[in-house]
Amino acid sequence: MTHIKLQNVSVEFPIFNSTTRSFKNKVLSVATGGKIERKTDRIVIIRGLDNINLTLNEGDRVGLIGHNGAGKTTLLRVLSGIYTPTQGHAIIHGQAVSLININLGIDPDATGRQNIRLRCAMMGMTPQEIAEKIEDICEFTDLGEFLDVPLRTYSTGMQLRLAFSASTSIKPEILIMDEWLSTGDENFKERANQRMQSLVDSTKILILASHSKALLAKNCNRIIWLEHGRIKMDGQPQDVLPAYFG
Ligand SMILES: Nc1ncnc2c1ncn2[C@@H]1O[C@H](COP(=O)(O)OP(=O)(O)OP(=O)(O)O)[C@@H](O)[C@H]1O
Repeated sequence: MTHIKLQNVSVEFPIFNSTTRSFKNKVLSVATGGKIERKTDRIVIIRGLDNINLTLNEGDRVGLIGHNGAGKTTLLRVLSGIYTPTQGHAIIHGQAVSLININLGIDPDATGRQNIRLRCAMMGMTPQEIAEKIEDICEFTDLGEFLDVPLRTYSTGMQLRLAFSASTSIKPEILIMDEWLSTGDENFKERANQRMQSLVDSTKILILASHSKALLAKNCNRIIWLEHGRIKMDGQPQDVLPAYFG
């Protein structure tokens, strides 16, 4: 059964050689940012996440909200396995795929087709799965003969089409996203949106960080509001969204 359990999870970033004495007070006086503690004269700790306890089950479509620096990206990275908590435990049962950085692992000297293979392998697909899907992915990009030339010859939009098509070709049990992925010219954007929606609808657990109320209201059945690395509110969209957005 797909599920996620975070127990007393904290993520700390030590900053060495910090010399600004008033740093802590300055930052804590605003809504943005994680918690800041001065450890010694020279070391300051920024707590991106501060003692998070959280259980996510199948069917949870979670929207993550919070001001800049509240800890959303840090939490997405813990859930993707990119960060290990500096305290506490993160138990993740299920295949998690993150669409946080879809360009990760892209090689400008490799062809489009080779890059699709690379990206798929990075997401955990087996060679057989890649062989089964590659033609569909190539077709979705609509890049034609460009698929057989090096990626460095692509325009930015063409690179994004390729990264998008490969990254959305897997149907994971846990889908982790930072805002909605949208790319390309009008025709591609329309197809891309449909593909994203079908991915989001088919995943067992969705975690979507966003600053868009409409997007969260449309796709989520649970909203978690982070502030200074802690959970300020966790509940139904109709309760949490108005409290946050006002
Ligand atoms: N690599 C890092 N080194 C030091 N501090 C970091 C690092 N990454 C994040 N932080 C700190 O952790 C806190 C949480 O940052 P995070 O990126 O998770 O916020 P966020 O909610 O995603 O913000 P935004 O909406 O601006 O993307 C911030 O105070 C930030 O300064």
